Order: sequence, then structure tokens, then C-alpha cells
Amino acid sequence: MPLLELRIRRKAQPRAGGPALEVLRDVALDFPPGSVTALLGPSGCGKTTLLRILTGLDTAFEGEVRHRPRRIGMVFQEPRLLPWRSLAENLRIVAAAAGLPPPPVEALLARVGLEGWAPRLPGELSLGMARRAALARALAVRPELLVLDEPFASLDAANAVRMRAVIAAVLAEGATTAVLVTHAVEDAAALAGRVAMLTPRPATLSALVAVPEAARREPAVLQSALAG
Ligand SMILES: Nc1ncnc2c1ncn2[C@@H]1O[C@H](COP(=O)(O)OP(=O)(O)OP(=O)(O)O)[C@@H](O)[C@H]1O
Repeated sequence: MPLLELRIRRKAQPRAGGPALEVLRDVALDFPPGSVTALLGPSGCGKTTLLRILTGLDTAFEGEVRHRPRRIGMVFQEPRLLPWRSLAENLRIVAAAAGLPPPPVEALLARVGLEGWAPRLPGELSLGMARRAALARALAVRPELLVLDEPFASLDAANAVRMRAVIAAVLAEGATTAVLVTHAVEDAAALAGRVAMLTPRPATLSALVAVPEAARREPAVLQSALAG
């Protein structure tokens, strides 16, 4: 995968009966192949909007995205699994849509701690399990780019720990370029190679720092690097 280049000059959201809301301004970011980037920023600053532009879900912006890969795996806060399809079918459908042969469903589900769940329906899963199923589905497209939007939001402590371990294992393989939106410096320190920090809206890039090795043990080190 060549260097993925994001160049947003301006992104505004139209608002009924009022001026458009300027969400992003002058955000230029390159994503080297195999890099893991955490996007940090205050609530509502435009992180999800940036992800939607990066992945091509939103094309109504001024700027361009160069070398967007063909196979992109996404995990949204809402798992968005097809409710009347088994987990196996949910995985097969995205792989087929990407023009891939049937994916190794059992192996993918085992990887996220859902062995034996292939024939079950999404409604039988807790939020934590559904989020992990959504990750298995994202992996079913053999993603060149993996996008994780607040993967730990609203999970109880046990499920968050489990999700962190699964994501850490996937990212450690280094097979994919990844972008992780999170509020937590601790998660950025544990999982990412670098952090892109956004300002309040209209969001622009305020810092881009490599995660210092010491921050893996002591996340406060990353906090100081971002502040400095
Ligand atoms: N479809 C839309 N129409 C109008 N406004 C929108 C739309 N989507 C997002 N917005 C607004 O754009 C701003 C940025 O939203 P976005 O979801 O990208 O922020 P965020 O940083 O991901 O937020 P959070 O951290 O709370 O998830 C917010 O003020 C939001 O209300």
C-alpha cells in the first residue's frame, strides 16, 4: 500500500435554517504503510467526520485523499451487524462484497474470542461481544486499512480489557495500517505508534507525536509529550 495521504482544506456540515458548521480545517496527515495512528481530540471536534472522509464514506469536503486502499475494515461504535444474518453470514457478506473468497469464519471469530458463535444471530450478543464480532467482520476483508472508532466506548471493564487485548494482538501483527479514535491517552499509549491530536472545532492538527517507548509503561509520558 503506498503512503495514504489525507488533505482536508475544509469540511463543513450544512445545518437547517442556519450557517454551515465548520468541523475540520487544514488537516494534512500521511499514513505510512503499517503505521498505527491514534486520533485524540475533544468530544465533538470532528474525529468521526475525519474517519468518514478518510474511508470515503463522506466525499462532501474540500481537499483530497490520495492512495486510499481498496480493502478497508471499519469498526464503528455501533457494531452495525446485519440483524437477521448469522455471524458467519455477516463475515461472508463483506468478504464477497470485497471480491474475496469465503473467509475463514471460525478462525476469525476465534481470534476475537467468539469461537462457536458462527451460527448465532447478532441479537444474542452483548455489546462487547458484538463489537468484537464487528472487528472479526472488519478483518474478514483482509483490510489494508483498519479503522477503529472508539472501540472501547460504553464497554464494561471486563469487556474493555478483552477488546484491548484482541486489538493489541491484531495490531501487533503489523499487517495493516490502522487508525484508532479514542478519548483515552492510555489507549493511545498502549496501542498506537503515534498520536495525532486535534483541536476543538473547527478541528485542525495541533500535534503529531511518536509514542515514546516509556509511555507504554507510563502513559503520563505521552501526555507530557502532547502538551509540550
Ligand atoms: N451529519 C451531520 N450533520 C450535521 N452535523 C453533524 C453531522 N455529523 C456530525 N455533525 C457535527 O459535526 C461535529 C463533529 O462531529 P463528529 O462526530 O465528527 O465529532 P467527534 O470528534 O467524533 O465526536 P465524539 O468524540 O463525541 O464522538 C459535531 O458538532 C456534530 O454535531
